[in-house]
Amino acid sequence: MLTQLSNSLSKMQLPLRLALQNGPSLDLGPDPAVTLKILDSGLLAELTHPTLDVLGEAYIDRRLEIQGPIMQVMEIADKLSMAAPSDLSASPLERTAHDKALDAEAISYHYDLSNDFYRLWLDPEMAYSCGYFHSSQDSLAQAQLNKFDHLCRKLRLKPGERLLDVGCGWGGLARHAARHYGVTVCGITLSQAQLDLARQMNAQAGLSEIIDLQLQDYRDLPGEEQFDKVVSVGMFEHVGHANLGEYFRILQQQVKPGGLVMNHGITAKHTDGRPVGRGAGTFIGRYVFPHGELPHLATAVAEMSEQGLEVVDVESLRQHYALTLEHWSSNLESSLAQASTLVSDKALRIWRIYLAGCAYGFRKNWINIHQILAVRPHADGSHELPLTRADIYS
Ligand SMILES: C[S@@+](CC[C@H](N)C(=O)[O-])C[C@H]1O[C@@H](n2cnc3c(N)ncnc32)[C@H](O)[C@@H]1O
Repeated sequence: MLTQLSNSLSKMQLPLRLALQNGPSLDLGPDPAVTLKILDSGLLAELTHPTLDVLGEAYIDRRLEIQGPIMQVMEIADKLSMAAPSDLSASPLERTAHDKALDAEAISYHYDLSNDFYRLWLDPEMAYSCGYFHSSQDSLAQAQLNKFDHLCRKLRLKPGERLLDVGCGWGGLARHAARHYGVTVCGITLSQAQLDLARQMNAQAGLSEIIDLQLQDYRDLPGEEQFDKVVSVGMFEHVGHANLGEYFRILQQQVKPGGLVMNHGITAKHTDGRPVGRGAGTFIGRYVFPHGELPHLATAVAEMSEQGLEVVDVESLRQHYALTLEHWSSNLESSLAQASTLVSDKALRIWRIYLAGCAYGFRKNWINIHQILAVRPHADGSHELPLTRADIYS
C-alpha cells in the first residue's frame, strides 16, 4: 500500500519515515528524523497530496501519530503539502458576522481551557501575545517584560493617567503599567477563567486598588473620553472584518482628545486575505481560534483613519512572534506529561500543532504582526506628541 505513496512522494527526498501500524515502513530520504505512523490506512489516499489541515486533523483524530522534534515535523509537513495542488487561492475567504454571543462562545472555547495548562508554557506574568526580544538570547520572561515596557513607552504613560486595556488577558501589562508608570488601569476580557486568575495575581501584587478588571465585551464599554490612553494587545484578531469600523470607533470614543491608542495584533500577509500555508489557516480557524480573522495592515490603518485616529507609528514584530512561539512550543513540548493531566488528549494535540505551526508560519512570512500607534487629535488637529521617537528609546 505504501508503494502508491512512494511513487508520489519519494522524489521529495525528505528525512521522513512513513510507517503503517504493525506493518511496513517507507523512508523518503536517508536518516529520517521524523516518523509519521499511519494508524488508519484510509489516510493513505490523502497522503499522496496532503494539505496541512488534513495532516493536522489526522493527528488530532488519532489517525496519525508523529515522532520526532515538533518543529521538524512542521517543516516536513509543509514540504509534504507542496505535493497538493496549489488551488487553495480559490477557496472562499473565512468571514463571519460577529455578534456578542458568538464571540463570547469562541473566546471561552480558547481561553477558558485551563489556567494551569497555560501556566505550563507562558511566562510568569502569563502574557499571551508576542514578546519583544532585545536579543534572540533573551528569555521568554524578559521578552514579555520588554514588550510591556515597549508598549508603555510608546503610549508615553505618565503617573496619574487612566489606561484602558481592551482584551487584558491575565493582566500582565496592566500590572506592569500600574507598577512602573503610576497609572490606574481598567481592563476587560471575555474569559471568566482569565479574569479570576488575573484578579488573584493583582491582589498578590497589591495592585487590586488601582487595576479594575471586568468581564465585558468591548461593545459594552460605557461612557466616552474616560481614558488618557487605550491599548489593545492580541485582541483585534477576534473582532472580524465586518466589525472593525465599530471596534476602532469605540477605541476612539474611549480615549480623550489628544490621547493615544495602541493596537497590537496579528495581520494578514495579503491585502485581500487570501489563504496562505496550504491549509494551515483552515486548521487554526477550525480548531484553535473559531471565527478569528486577520485583517491586513492596510485594512487596519484604513479603518483607524476612518474613525478619526491618526496613525503615527507602525512596527512589525514578525521575528519576535516567531521567537515567542518557539519558546511557548518548546515549553509545552517539555511538559507534555503534565499537560496531559490538565486538558483532553485532543486539546493537547491541537495546541501542540498550533504553537509549533504558528512559529513556523511567522518564520515563513505567512502572517505578520504590527503595533499600530495612533493619536486622537484635538478638534483643531493638534496633539502633544514629541517630534521624534527619541524619548521611547532614552
Ligand atoms: C490573545 S489574548 C491577549 C491577552 C493580553 N492582551 C496579552 O497580551 O496577554 C486576547 C484577549 O482578548 C480578549 N477578547 C477577545 N474578544 C473580546 C471582546 N469581544 N471583548 C473583550 N475582550 C475580548 C480575550 O478575552 C483575551 O483576554
